[in-house]
This record gives sequence, C-alpha cells and structure tokens, in this order.
Amino acid sequence: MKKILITGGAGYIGSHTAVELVKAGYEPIILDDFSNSNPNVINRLSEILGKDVIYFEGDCNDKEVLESVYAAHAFEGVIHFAAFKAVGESTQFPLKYYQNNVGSLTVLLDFMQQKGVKNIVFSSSCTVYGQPDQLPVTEETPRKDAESPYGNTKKICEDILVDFVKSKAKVRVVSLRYFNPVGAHPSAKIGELPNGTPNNLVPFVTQTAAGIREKITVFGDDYDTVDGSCIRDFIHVMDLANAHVKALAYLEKQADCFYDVFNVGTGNGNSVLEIIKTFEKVNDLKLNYTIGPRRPGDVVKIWADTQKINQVLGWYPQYSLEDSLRDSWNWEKSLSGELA
Ligand SMILES: NC(=O)c1ccc[n+]([C@@H]2O[C@H](COP(=O)([O-])OP(=O)(O)OC[C@H]3O[C@@H](n4cnc5c(N)ncnc54)[C@H](O)[C@@H]3O)[C@@H](O)[C@H]2O)c1
Ligand SMILES: O=c1ccn([C@@H]2O[C@H](COP(=O)(O)OP(=O)(O)O[C@H]3O[C@H](CO)[C@H](O)[C@H](O)[C@H]3O)[C@@H](O)[C@H]2O)c(=O)[nH]1
Repeated sequence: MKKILITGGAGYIGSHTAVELVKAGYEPIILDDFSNSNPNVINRLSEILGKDVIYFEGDCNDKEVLESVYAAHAFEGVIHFAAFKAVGESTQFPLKYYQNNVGSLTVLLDFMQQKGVKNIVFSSSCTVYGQPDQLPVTEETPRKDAESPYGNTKKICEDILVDFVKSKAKVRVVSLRYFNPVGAHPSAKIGELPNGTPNNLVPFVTQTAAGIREKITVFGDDYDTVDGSCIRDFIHVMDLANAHVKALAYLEKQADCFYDVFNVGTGNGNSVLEIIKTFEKVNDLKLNYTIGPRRPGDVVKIWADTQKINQVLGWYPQYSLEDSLRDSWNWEKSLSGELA
C-alpha cells in the first residue's frame, strides 16, 4: 500500500482526507501536533475505517520528527495540511503564522528532496483571489494582495512551490485552492472542531442551533448580491477530501519538476441568508438570526470555475448543499464532552 504523509491529519480537512485515502487504497500516515485538534480524532478515524490508524504526535517543522516518521514508514507522497488558519489571530501574531505555515513548507520540501519523495499536495485557499473582478474565478484569475498575514502565507507558499519546481527540484506539486469547506463525515464521528467562538459561518450556525450561541449575526445585507448578503462557494468536506486523492493519482502520472493548481469548489455561489434558510429547511428548525453591520475586509462574492478540476482530474462534487448542512448539524448534535 502506498504510504502518504498527512501533516495536520487530525484536523478538519485532513481527517476526512484520511478516510478517502484509505478508501482509495492508500495508507495515511498522520503527523499532527494537536495544536488545533483533539487526539480522540484518531480513535474516531479508526472506528470509521475499522482498522488502526498510523499516527505520530509532533511538529512538522521539526526535521528530526520527520526523520523518525520516515524511518518507520517511508512515505511516497505528502499532503500538507498543517497550518494555523485563524485570520484574525494572524493579524495579531503574524510571525507565528509565517513561521508555522511558511516555515513548515520549506522544511518539508527540503526533507522530501533529501529522501527523494516526489509528490506533494498543498492546501491553498481561494483567499488568494481576494475580492475578484470577475466571476466565477478560474485558476488564471489574477491573485490579489492578501488581506491578512494568514492569506499571505498561502500566497507565499504557492510562490515557494513554483520557485522550487522552477529550480528543477525533482518534485511534483499540486496546489488545491479550497473554497469554503462545510459538512462532516456522514457518520458524524468526525467534523470541524472550532477553537472557542467560531469565526466561520456554518460552525456559528450549528452552535446557534444547538443553543451554545444565542443568535447568529448576518454581517451585512446591503451588498450588491441577490439578497444583499455575501456569497461563497460551500463545498462538502468529503468532496474536498476526495479531490486530494484525485490530485495524488494525477501527480503519480507526471514527470518530475511539475506544478499545477486547481480550484476546489462546487461552482455554485450561495448567500449567507440562503445558508441560514437552507439549514432551517433541511434540519426542520428555526435559527435565531439578526442582520448586523458588514464585517471589515469581507469578500463580497466569490465562487469557483471548476472546469479545470472537472476535466483534468475527473473530479465532480457528489454532495449537495443540503447534504452539507444536514451533516454539519448531525456532527454538532453528536459532539459530546469527549471531543468538544
Ligand atoms: N478550513 C478552511 O476553511 C480552509 C480553507 C482554505 C484552506 N485551508 C487550509 O487547509 C489546511 C487544513 O485546514 P483545516 O480546516 O483542516 O484546519 P485544522 O486546524 O482543523 O487542521 C490543521 C491541523 O494541523 C495541525 N497542525 C498545525 N500546525 C502543525 C505543525 N506545525 N505540526 C503538526 N501539526 C500541525 C493542527 O493541530 C490541526 O490538526 C490548512 O492549511 C488551512 O490553512 C482551510
Ligand atoms: O457569524 C458569521 C460568520 C460569517 N458570516 C458571513 O459568512 C460568510 C462566510 O464567512 P466565513 O468566515 O465562514 O468564510 P470566508 O469565506 O469569509 O473566509 C474563510 O474561508 C476562506 C476560503 O476558504 C479563507 O480560507 C478565509 O481565510 C477564511 O477565513 C462571510 O460573508 C461572512 O461575513 C456571517 O454573516 N456571520
């Protein structure tokens, strides 16, 4: 079985990707320092998969840690999820973000080169498009100056990967630009575990429905959109996870010194108010929400052009928005003291 290192594999997207990798016949090797995840995720993954999950607790910035993981499991590829992702915090502590998000990539690339590990899939973000001038955004849409140090780390990491490939390093790289991941594994055994008050829309919605938050505020309803609220491309995390498997298979067919980039979204834009209404409808409940002021720096509307990933990787989303919002709610309901 091909072993794939998943840095940050206990996190939200990494854990779902571990499931998809096993389904596709890979052996995921998880490396996580649990700085933003709970070790119980590993047990939950074992329950879903019906087998033990190989994992290491450690920092992927640490070469010695990588050495010991590699000595035990000589992996053939890497999916690099590990990063800090809180936009607001990144403006307060930019060095923490540059060190972990950018630093870890340089350490990993150096290590891969040393060991002759060729394939890497990198977690990028649609945040690199900023406030786009044209919609939907294609991979050719110009990137904009980042709105935050977090966003900048994604841009810089993409640039590092391009430069590394240009230097004739014998690697093959795919950057995946994720749109807005939502939902959870349909078993409700794994899902998103936000730290403290959620910044993102859907966790805030589910926590409001659960009574953890009194109400959700819609940040602005006076934008130039269908109902005045902002628009995003919400993608089920299992579909996003599957895109990594497709990306790995694609990399395996490439020659050395290869770089490519794909949007991973559904191709549909949904407004914040549509999310609230759809959530209420599929889960048969009422949400307490109010309209508040705009959130500074918010992108007004963005959704993906998905032709490239459809055609080149043969990847198409399998889950609907309704599935996503049902699975998010089932996950929220399943949260017990153990994982919360
Ligand atoms: N969730 C999103 O909306 C979104 C959107 C676009 C891109 N991304 C990117 O996707 C990746 C995964 O995001 P996520 O939502 O799963 O985040 P997450 O915080 O749930 O997962 C990241 C995992 O990495 C671990 N980690 C962090 N630094 C580490 C280090 N130095 N060594 C080892 N482990 C470390 C954390 O403990 C966590 O388990 C990140 O790179 C993120 O920036 C996420
Ligand atoms: O309580 C809330 C939370 C969010 N929103 C709105 O919901 C939309 C989505 O907001 P999120 O914070 O969930 O997602 P963003 O697209 O704004 O940003 C996040 O997802 C991006 C793409 O994945 C990038 O990764 C980015 O860095 C990350 O913060 C925005 O219009 C926001 O104003 C509300 O109205 N109320």
